[in-house]
Amino acid sequence: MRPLLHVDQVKKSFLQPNQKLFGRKQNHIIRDVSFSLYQGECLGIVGESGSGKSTLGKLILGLEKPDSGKVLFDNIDIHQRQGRHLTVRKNISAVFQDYHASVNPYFTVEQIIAEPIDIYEKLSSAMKKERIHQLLEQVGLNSSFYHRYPHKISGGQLQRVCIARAIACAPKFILFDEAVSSLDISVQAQILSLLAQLQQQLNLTSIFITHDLTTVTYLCDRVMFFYQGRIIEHINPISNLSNVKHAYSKQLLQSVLGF
Ligand SMILES: Nc1ncnc2c1ncn2[C@@H]1O[C@H](COP(=O)(O)OP(=O)(O)OP(=O)(O)O)[C@@H](O)[C@H]1O
Repeated sequence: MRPLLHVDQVKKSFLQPNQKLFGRKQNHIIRDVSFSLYQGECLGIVGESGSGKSTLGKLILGLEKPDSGKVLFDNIDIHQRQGRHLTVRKNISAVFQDYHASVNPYFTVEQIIAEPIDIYEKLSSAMKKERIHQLLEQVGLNSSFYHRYPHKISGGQLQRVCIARAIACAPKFILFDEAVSSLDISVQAQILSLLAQLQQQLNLTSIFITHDLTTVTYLCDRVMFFYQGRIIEHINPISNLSNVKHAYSKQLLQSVLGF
Protein backbone atom coordinates (compact mmCIF):
# COMPACT_ATOMS: atom_id res chain seq x y z
CA MET A 1 0.00 0.00 0.00
CA ARG A 2 1.27 3.47 -0.90
CA PRO A 3 1.58 5.90 2.05
CA LEU A 4 -0.60 9.02 2.06
CA LEU A 5 2.36 11.02 3.30
CA HIS A 6 6.01 10.21 2.76
CA VAL A 7 8.75 12.37 4.24
CA ASP A 8 11.95 11.44 2.46
CA GLN A 9 15.37 12.43 3.87
CA VAL A 10 14.28 15.96 4.68
CA LYS A 11 16.84 18.46 5.96
CA LYS A 12 16.28 22.06 6.98
CA SER A 13 18.58 24.70 8.34
CA PHE A 14 18.15 28.39 9.05
CA LEU A 15 20.72 31.11 8.74
CA GLN A 16 21.58 32.31 12.19
CA PRO A 17 22.73 35.90 12.46
CA ASN A 18 25.74 36.25 14.77
CA GLN A 19 27.63 39.09 16.34
CA LYS A 20 30.13 39.48 13.50
CA LEU A 21 29.51 41.79 10.60
CA PHE A 22 30.24 39.03 8.09
CA GLY A 23 29.67 35.31 8.27
CA ARG A 24 26.39 33.79 9.39
CA LYS A 25 26.11 30.35 10.89
CA GLN A 26 23.83 27.62 9.52
CA ASN A 27 21.58 26.27 12.23
CA HIS A 28 20.64 22.69 11.34
CA ILE A 29 17.12 22.18 12.66
CA ILE A 30 15.89 19.11 10.75
CA ARG A 31 18.59 16.53 10.14
CA ASP A 32 17.65 13.86 7.64
CA VAL A 33 14.12 12.89 8.65
CA SER A 34 12.23 10.10 6.85
CA PHE A 35 8.94 8.39 7.67
CA SER A 36 5.65 7.33 6.10
CA LEU A 37 2.07 7.77 7.20
CA TYR A 38 -0.77 5.61 5.91
CA GLN A 39 -4.46 6.38 5.41
CA GLY A 40 -6.38 6.32 8.70
CA GLU A 41 -3.29 6.42 10.93
CA CYS A 42 -2.65 8.88 13.75
CA LEU A 43 1.04 9.47 14.38
CA GLY A 44 2.39 11.28 17.44
CA ILE A 45 5.61 13.27 17.28
CA VAL A 46 6.96 14.12 20.72
CA GLY A 47 10.06 15.99 21.72
CA GLU A 48 11.32 18.79 23.90
CA SER A 49 10.94 22.46 23.10
CA GLY A 50 13.26 23.57 20.30
CA SER A 51 13.84 20.05 18.94
CA GLY A 52 12.35 21.09 15.58
CA LYS A 53 8.85 19.57 15.76
CA SER A 54 7.01 22.66 14.49
CA THR A 55 9.58 23.18 11.74
CA LEU A 56 8.95 19.61 10.61
CA GLY A 57 5.21 20.38 10.72
CA LYS A 58 5.71 23.47 8.55
CA LEU A 59 7.75 21.43 6.05
CA ILE A 60 4.93 18.87 5.87
CA LEU A 61 2.33 21.63 5.38
CA GLY A 62 4.46 23.25 2.66
CA LEU A 63 4.96 26.41 4.72
CA GLU A 64 8.75 25.89 4.76
CA LYS A 65 10.89 24.49 1.95
CA PRO A 66 13.42 21.76 2.74
CA ASP A 67 17.12 22.32 1.95
CA SER A 68 17.06 18.79 0.55
CA GLY A 69 14.71 15.82 0.57
CA LYS A 70 11.05 15.61 -0.34
CA VAL A 71 7.60 15.63 1.19
CA LEU A 72 5.29 13.49 -0.94
CA PHE A 73 1.55 13.72 -0.40
CA ASP A 74 -0.40 11.14 -2.41
CA ASN A 75 2.88 10.70 -4.30
CA ILE A 76 3.01 14.41 -5.26
CA ASP A 77 5.94 16.54 -4.10
CA ILE A 78 4.17 19.32 -2.19
CA HIS A 79 7.07 21.74 -2.69
CA GLN A 80 6.90 21.49 -6.48
CA ARG A 81 4.39 23.32 -8.68
CA GLN A 82 1.93 20.44 -8.87
CA GLY A 83 1.96 20.17 -5.09
CA ARG A 84 0.88 23.78 -4.70
CA HIS A 85 -2.29 23.11 -6.69
CA LEU A 86 -5.57 23.70 -4.81
CA THR A 87 -6.69 20.10 -5.36
CA VAL A 88 -3.65 18.96 -3.35
CA ARG A 89 -3.80 21.72 -0.74
CA LYS A 90 -7.51 21.08 -0.07
CA ASN A 91 -6.50 17.74 1.40
CA ILE A 92 -3.90 19.10 3.81
CA SER A 93 -5.17 20.92 6.86
CA ALA A 94 -3.88 22.03 10.26
CA VAL A 95 -4.84 23.11 13.76
CA PHE A 96 -2.30 25.17 15.69
CA GLN A 97 -1.68 25.93 19.34
CA ASP A 98 -2.40 29.64 19.11
CA TYR A 99 -6.08 29.68 18.19
CA HIS A 100 -6.33 33.48 18.53
CA ALA A 101 -3.48 34.04 16.06
CA SER A 102 -4.99 31.43 13.72
CA VAL A 103 -8.16 33.41 13.07
CA ASN A 104 -9.00 36.85 11.77
CA PRO A 105 -10.31 38.73 14.85
CA TYR A 106 -12.73 40.69 12.66
CA PHE A 107 -14.35 37.54 11.27
CA THR A 108 -17.41 35.92 12.80
CA VAL A 109 -17.42 32.17 13.49
CA GLU A 110 -19.38 31.76 10.27
CA GLN A 111 -16.74 33.65 8.26
CA ILE A 112 -13.86 31.76 9.90
CA ILE A 113 -15.31 28.36 9.01
CA ALA A 114 -16.32 29.60 5.55
CA GLU A 115 -12.71 30.48 4.61
CA PRO A 116 -11.58 27.07 3.27
CA ILE A 117 -15.03 26.41 1.80
CA ASP A 118 -14.75 29.63 -0.23
CA ILE A 119 -11.24 28.76 -1.39
CA TYR A 120 -11.69 25.09 -2.26
CA GLU A 121 -15.39 24.62 -2.99
CA LYS A 122 -17.83 26.86 -4.73
CA LEU A 123 -21.00 26.25 -2.70
CA SER A 124 -24.21 28.24 -2.94
CA SER A 125 -24.76 30.41 0.12
CA ALA A 126 -27.60 28.15 1.32
CA MET A 127 -25.39 25.04 1.03
CA LYS A 128 -22.51 26.82 2.72
CA LYS A 129 -24.75 27.86 5.61
CA GLU A 130 -26.00 24.30 5.95
CA ARG A 131 -22.41 22.95 5.91
CA ILE A 132 -21.32 25.42 8.59
CA HIS A 133 -24.26 24.45 10.82
CA GLN A 134 -23.33 20.78 10.43
CA LEU A 135 -19.69 21.51 11.24
CA LEU A 136 -20.60 23.51 14.34
CA GLU A 137 -22.72 20.62 15.52
CA GLN A 138 -19.89 18.17 14.81
CA VAL A 139 -17.53 20.10 17.09
CA GLY A 140 -20.12 20.44 19.84
CA LEU A 141 -21.19 24.05 19.29
CA ASN A 142 -24.73 25.19 18.55
CA SER A 143 -26.01 27.75 16.06
CA SER A 144 -25.88 30.57 18.61
CA PHE A 145 -22.13 30.75 17.85
CA TYR A 146 -22.70 31.48 14.18
CA HIS A 147 -22.47 35.28 14.35
CA ARG A 148 -20.09 35.57 17.29
CA TYR A 149 -16.58 37.04 17.13
CA PRO A 150 -13.45 35.27 18.48
CA HIS A 151 -13.13 37.62 21.46
CA LYS A 152 -16.70 36.78 22.51
CA ILE A 153 -16.07 33.05 22.97
CA SER A 154 -13.79 31.00 25.23
CA GLY A 155 -10.42 29.54 24.16
CA GLY A 156 -11.83 26.02 24.09
CA GLN A 157 -14.77 27.14 21.98
CA LEU A 158 -12.47 29.01 19.60
CA GLN A 159 -10.26 25.92 19.22
CA ARG A 160 -13.44 23.97 18.37
CA VAL A 161 -14.13 26.58 15.66
CA CYS A 162 -10.56 26.06 14.34
CA ILE A 163 -11.19 22.29 14.29
CA ALA A 164 -14.47 22.87 12.40
CA ARG A 165 -12.53 24.98 9.88
CA ALA A 166 -9.84 22.29 9.59
CA ILE A 167 -12.38 19.58 8.71
CA ALA A 168 -14.66 21.88 6.64
CA CYS A 169 -13.56 20.50 3.26
CA ALA A 170 -13.02 16.90 4.41
CA PRO A 171 -9.21 16.95 4.04
CA LYS A 172 -7.36 13.66 3.78
CA PHE A 173 -4.78 14.79 6.34
CA ILE A 174 -4.72 17.09 9.38
CA LEU A 175 -1.65 18.19 11.31
CA PHE A 176 -2.27 19.17 14.92
CA ASP A 177 0.59 21.25 16.30
CA GLU A 178 0.27 21.51 20.10
CA ALA A 179 -3.47 21.89 19.45
CA VAL A 180 -4.52 21.48 23.09
CA SER A 181 -1.44 22.80 24.93
CA SER A 182 -2.69 26.28 25.69
CA LEU A 183 -6.07 25.19 27.03
CA ASP A 184 -7.00 24.52 30.67
CA ILE A 185 -6.63 20.88 31.68
CA SER A 186 -10.40 20.23 31.80
CA VAL A 187 -10.89 21.89 28.39
CA GLN A 188 -7.92 19.91 27.02
CA ALA A 189 -9.70 16.71 28.02
CA GLN A 190 -12.90 17.84 26.24
CA ILE A 191 -11.03 18.72 23.04
CA LEU A 192 -9.07 15.46 23.11
CA SER A 193 -12.30 13.55 23.47
CA LEU A 194 -13.77 15.52 20.53
CA LEU A 195 -10.71 14.74 18.41
CA ALA A 196 -10.87 11.03 19.27
CA GLN A 197 -14.54 11.04 18.27
CA LEU A 198 -13.86 12.89 14.99
CA GLN A 199 -10.99 10.55 14.18
CA GLN A 200 -13.36 7.61 14.39
CA GLN A 201 -16.22 9.29 12.54
CA LEU A 202 -14.11 10.72 9.70
CA ASN A 203 -11.34 8.09 9.58
CA LEU A 204 -8.81 10.94 9.73
CA THR A 205 -5.15 10.58 8.89
CA SER A 206 -3.30 12.85 11.26
CA ILE A 207 -0.08 13.87 12.94
CA PHE A 208 -0.05 15.10 16.50
CA ILE A 209 2.91 17.27 17.36
CA THR A 210 3.26 17.72 21.09
CA HIS A 211 5.62 17.65 24.05
CA ASP A 212 2.94 15.78 25.99
CA LEU A 213 3.09 11.99 25.90
CA THR A 214 -0.29 11.65 27.60
CA THR A 215 -2.01 13.25 24.58
CA VAL A 216 -0.15 10.86 22.31
CA THR A 217 -1.14 7.76 24.26
CA TYR A 218 -4.76 8.90 24.20
CA LEU A 219 -5.00 9.57 20.47
CA CYS A 220 -2.17 8.05 18.47
CA ASP A 221 -1.56 4.64 16.91
CA ARG A 222 2.22 5.10 17.04
CA VAL A 223 4.75 7.63 18.20
CA MET A 224 8.10 9.00 17.05
CA PHE A 225 10.47 10.56 19.56
CA PHE A 226 12.16 13.61 18.18
CA TYR A 227 15.45 14.96 19.53
CA GLN A 228 17.67 17.68 18.08
CA GLY A 229 16.07 17.45 14.64
CA ARG A 230 16.17 13.66 14.38
CA ILE A 231 13.80 10.77 14.96
CA ILE A 232 15.60 8.86 17.66
CA GLU A 233 12.96 6.21 18.31
CA HIS A 234 9.76 4.98 16.73
CA ILE A 235 7.25 3.02 18.80
CA ASN A 236 4.69 1.10 16.78
CA PRO A 237 2.09 0.27 17.99
CA ILE A 238 1.67 2.74 20.85
CA SER A 239 0.83 -0.17 23.21
CA ASN A 240 4.58 -0.97 23.14
CA LEU A 241 5.40 2.38 24.70
CA SER A 242 6.82 0.82 27.85
CA ASN A 243 9.51 -0.84 25.67
CA VAL A 244 11.26 2.44 24.77
CA LYS A 245 15.04 1.96 24.49
CA HIS A 246 16.56 5.39 24.00
CA ALA A 247 17.57 7.26 27.18
CA TYR A 248 15.76 10.42 26.08
CA SER A 249 12.48 8.58 25.33
CA LYS A 250 12.76 6.77 28.67
CA GLN A 251 13.22 10.07 30.43
CA LEU A 252 10.09 11.51 28.76
CA LEU A 253 8.09 8.42 29.64
CA GLN A 254 9.28 8.47 33.24
CA SER A 255 8.29 12.11 33.59
CA VAL A 256 4.73 11.14 32.67
CA LEU A 257 4.43 7.86 34.54
CA GLY A 258 6.62 8.86 37.46
CA PHE A 259 8.57 5.60 37.80
N1 LIG B 1 12.14 30.79 10.48
C1 LIG B 1 13.12 30.52 11.34
N2 LIG B 1 14.31 31.18 11.28
C2 LIG B 1 15.31 30.88 12.13
N3 LIG B 1 15.23 29.94 13.11
C3 LIG B 1 14.07 29.27 13.22
C4 LIG B 1 12.96 29.52 12.36
N4 LIG B 1 11.94 28.68 12.71
C5 LIG B 1 12.40 27.96 13.74
N5 LIG B 1 13.67 28.30 14.05
C6 LIG B 1 14.49 27.71 15.11
O1 LIG B 1 14.42 26.31 14.98
C7 LIG B 1 14.49 25.68 16.25
C8 LIG B 1 13.37 24.69 16.38
O2 LIG B 1 12.14 25.40 16.46
P1 LIG B 1 10.73 24.64 16.42
O3 LIG B 1 9.67 25.66 16.65
O4 LIG B 1 10.66 23.80 15.22
O5 LIG B 1 10.86 23.68 17.71
P2 LIG B 1 9.75 22.89 18.51
O6 LIG B 1 10.31 21.55 18.81
O7 LIG B 1 8.46 22.94 17.78
O8 LIG B 1 9.64 23.74 19.84
P3 LIG B 1 8.34 24.12 20.72
O9 LIG B 1 7.85 22.83 21.31
O10 LIG B 1 8.88 25.06 21.74
O11 LIG B 1 7.34 24.75 19.79
C9 LIG B 1 14.44 26.81 17.29
O12 LIG B 1 15.76 27.03 17.75
C10 LIG B 1 13.95 27.99 16.50
O13 LIG B 1 14.45 29.20 17.02
